[in-house]
Amino acid sequence: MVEIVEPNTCVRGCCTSSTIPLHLPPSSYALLAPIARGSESTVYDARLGGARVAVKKPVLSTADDLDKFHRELQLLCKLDHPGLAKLVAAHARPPNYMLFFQFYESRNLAEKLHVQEWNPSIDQVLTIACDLGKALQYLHNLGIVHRDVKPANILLDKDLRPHLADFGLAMYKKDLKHVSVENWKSSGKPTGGFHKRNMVGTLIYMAPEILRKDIQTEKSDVYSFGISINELLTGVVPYTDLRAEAQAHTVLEMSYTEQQLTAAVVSEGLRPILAHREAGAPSDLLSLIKRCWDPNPLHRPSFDDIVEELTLIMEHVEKGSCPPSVSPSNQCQHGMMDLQYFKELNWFDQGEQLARITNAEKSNMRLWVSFFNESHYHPTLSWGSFATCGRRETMEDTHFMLPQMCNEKDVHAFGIFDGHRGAAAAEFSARALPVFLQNTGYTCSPTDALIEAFTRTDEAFRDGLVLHRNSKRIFQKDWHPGCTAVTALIVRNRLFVANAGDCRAILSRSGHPFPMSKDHVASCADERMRVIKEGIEVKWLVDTWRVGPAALQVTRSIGDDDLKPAVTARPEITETSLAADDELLVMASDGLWDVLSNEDVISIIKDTVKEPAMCSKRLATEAVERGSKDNITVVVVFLRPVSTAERIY
Ligand SMILES: Nc1ncnc2c1ncn2[C@@H]1O[C@H](COP(=O)(O)OP(=O)(O)OP(=O)(O)O)[C@@H](O)[C@H]1O
Ligand SMILES: [Mn+2]
Ligand SMILES: [Mn+2]
Repeated sequence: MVEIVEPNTCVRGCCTSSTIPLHLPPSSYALLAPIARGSESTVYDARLGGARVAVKKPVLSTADDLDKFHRELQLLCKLDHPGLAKLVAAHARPPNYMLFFQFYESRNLAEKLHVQEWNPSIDQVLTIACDLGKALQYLHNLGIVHRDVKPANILLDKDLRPHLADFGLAMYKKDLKHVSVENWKSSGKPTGGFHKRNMVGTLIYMAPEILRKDIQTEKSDVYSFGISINELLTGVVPYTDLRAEAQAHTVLEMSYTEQQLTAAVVSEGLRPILAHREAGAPSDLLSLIKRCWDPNPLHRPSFDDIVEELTLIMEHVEKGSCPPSVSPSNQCQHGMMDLQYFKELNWFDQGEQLARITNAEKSNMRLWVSFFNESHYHPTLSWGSFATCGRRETMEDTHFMLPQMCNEKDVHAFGIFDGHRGAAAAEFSARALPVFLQNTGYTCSPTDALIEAFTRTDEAFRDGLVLHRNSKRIFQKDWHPGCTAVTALIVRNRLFVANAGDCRAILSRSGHPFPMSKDHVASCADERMRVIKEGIEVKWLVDTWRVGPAALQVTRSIGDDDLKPAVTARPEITETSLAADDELLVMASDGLWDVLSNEDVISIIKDTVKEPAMCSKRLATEAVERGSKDNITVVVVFLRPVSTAERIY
């Protein structure tokens, strides 16, 4: 565009380049109108040798500002990537200091979203995310951290491809440890007065470790990337439900002071509202965003992982979009619709499919009843359940109730599953385990059938994971979902409870709690020893004993591929004969038992209307009120006839 005149350096000689002219004759360029007044510079629409460019002219009021200009220029001279705003020239000699960039026609992403109210298709979102991811991957591989990733610094060209701009805060990772946040803020960030208004707007992209004034790493860029991509998907300014920027910022400023927002993000884990699945966002993209804004920088993926995952997601969206067989009325109107055909893995269905009923047609066979003689005592059952997400964002508990299983009037089964590291294992097990139980029930004793049902469910689930990982329907690395499980089986007057993990079942016998299971947690010495003996480390972490690198608290579970065989799915079985003094059975996930003792549970039911679903709900509600932070699932089974009018035994 413009000739390079040697020596091609800045006035100090610290910036050099073989391709970018670093000083320009005044006649070669013309600044036209200012297009943006940033906090630290003015950006002009300009011409350079006839071409349209954007000129960034920094405000230079101190020696520090000058140092900063030279640092930014040095860095820019080294960068060359299609996802980064391209420096085409600079003038780095007094009295003029200017950076000349290629001009990007379609404004920055913040304006595009909040001024033009642009609605990108999922394809466009994925393309931008992927291009941006690659640009950041390039920077991180050079050891550079951007430190100011946000939609206002993402420029769009005429094809709406993104170009990351504004290296005003970028630094080499190796120099980061020496920067305190105090320096960081004064290195050009607005701190008060006129700029106060923009401060919260900048805070919303900052990772908790920065807000906490802790060490920052390249993973802080990952956090900002996650917040920005979610903003792109939802179209709303983070922490508001508003699209238009001016309005949104007023709301933001009114809802939060700088301190309040900082405290909420750091201590309460506040995050923007995640984009909706219904809006067509693939769940894998949502889960990626959530991992990007994980409070722990170590749990956030690297840009190598992010780019790999985004590429796979894009391939799936492409493959899944608009198969020729769909009827014209279902044809996609615009990109957002494409994802109706993006088939998600449904783990409930997977459980059903992988545990097919094998003996269904053998109608002459009976489930277990032949194991037991007609007894003189017959429990009379009524049952109900209640499940709540509680204070958690997602529900990872599931349960099943199969009274009069296979039309046997004296055979009943109930189960609760409490998922961790995702809901997949719990969803799978709720469908698969009852089928395996039934399949083995025709030939094995209740105890053996329960053990088989647990271990086969576990194997089928882990096989399923491997299968889907190989066929690339799952691309999350190191994802090992699991669940704890408790199942009660009643055959005539015999009660069997199988348990693996920290769900719990108790009987109310003569008005007192009678435990039917033992919690399998690492704080139990026997369990801890067993796990260690089978080769998995158990460590005291923060407040309790935890298993393996995953830091699980439970020592038995379905799934948890990475901790097998030590964290076994083999249940412990407790059995008893029911008699007239057995009033009821309560089963629940640990969200209930965390805050209520066995005695509490029995006494709460004693003064609740004797209706099992209402008792379940009352228990869960009480647990939430007492501060349980977990998902809570409760199943209550009355074992004697009760009238709902009966309030006290
Ligand atoms: N190459 C370009 N083409 C088109 N517009 C640009 C270009 N570079 C910058 N802009 C516009 O100018 C704005 C400010 O640019 P930049 O972020 O580099 O400046 P800044 O002073 O560091 O701003 P900040 O307040 O974010 O620190 C951008 O958001 C964009 O709207
Ligand atoms: Mn900027
Ligand atoms: Mn800046």
